[in-house]
Amino acid sequence: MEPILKTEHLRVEYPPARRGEPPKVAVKDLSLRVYPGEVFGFLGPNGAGKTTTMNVLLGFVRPTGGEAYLFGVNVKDPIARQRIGYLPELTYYYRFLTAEEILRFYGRLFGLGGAELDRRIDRLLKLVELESARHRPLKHYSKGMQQRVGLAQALINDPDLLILDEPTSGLDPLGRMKVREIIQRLKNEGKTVFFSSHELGEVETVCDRVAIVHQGELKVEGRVEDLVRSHQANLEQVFLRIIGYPTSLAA
Ligand SMILES: Nc1ncnc2c1ncn2[C@@H]1O[C@H](COP(=O)(O)OP(=O)(O)OP(=O)(O)O)[C@@H](O)[C@H]1O
Repeated sequence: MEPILKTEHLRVEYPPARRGEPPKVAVKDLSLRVYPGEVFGFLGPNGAGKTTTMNVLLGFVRPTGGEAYLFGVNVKDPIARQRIGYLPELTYYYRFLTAEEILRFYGRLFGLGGAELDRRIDRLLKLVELESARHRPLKHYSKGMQQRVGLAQALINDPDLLILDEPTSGLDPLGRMKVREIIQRLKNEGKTVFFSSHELGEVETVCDRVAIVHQGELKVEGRVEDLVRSHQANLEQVFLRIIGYPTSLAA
């Protein structure tokens, strides 16, 4: 099976903040494969290079070396992003708009309109459990509700691949559970989900496979159940060991 998302020896260097300093190497020789229908967790401590990698896939950052592909198309070509949905780590929606208005706005950007757009908005508001709040402006939404509007927005073009940057960040346990359930429902619909997260308990329940990156380098990639079994530990303990935290403390 062909991967839906692939990076080959990806490298990203950022220019130095000051003259004379070396460039910041954010991603080093990163080769990843994500296959259709997978829920894939992209893990790593703060500053590991996760957002940078996503930004390459999204065309926001040019790689210094290596290549990245979506649906077999090099990300240099915008066509590669035609069938993706993206939720950034921080969303900046107009706070005076309602959830319905936000979705209508993004739907129109994708050339949608009429009954088809109405149908998608209804379906998405139901999926993210915001039907009853659809006419309220976002400024009255909780963080969890705002995050769910973001998920609905990422789905308005009915993408096959979702790229989500820390979709559960800052949410309470109920908010996290709701996002997890949405990811599970998307998987059941046949979507592929590639997301970064620091919530390893959640990742363990929802992901098929994970990659752990540290200081820009891929440390491990595999099925969650295989990692947990081979390390005889939960995913959080596996993570801590892989990034070099003393095993005795992680156990
Ligand atoms: N525009 C930039 N210019 C210079 N350095 C950057 C830039 N963006 C990120 N970096 C650096 O690159 C490294 C990787 O950052 P990145 O944001 O990709 O990590 P991350 O894994 O997403 O972290 P987090 O979990 O905190 O979101 C960090 O050391 C960061 O300081």
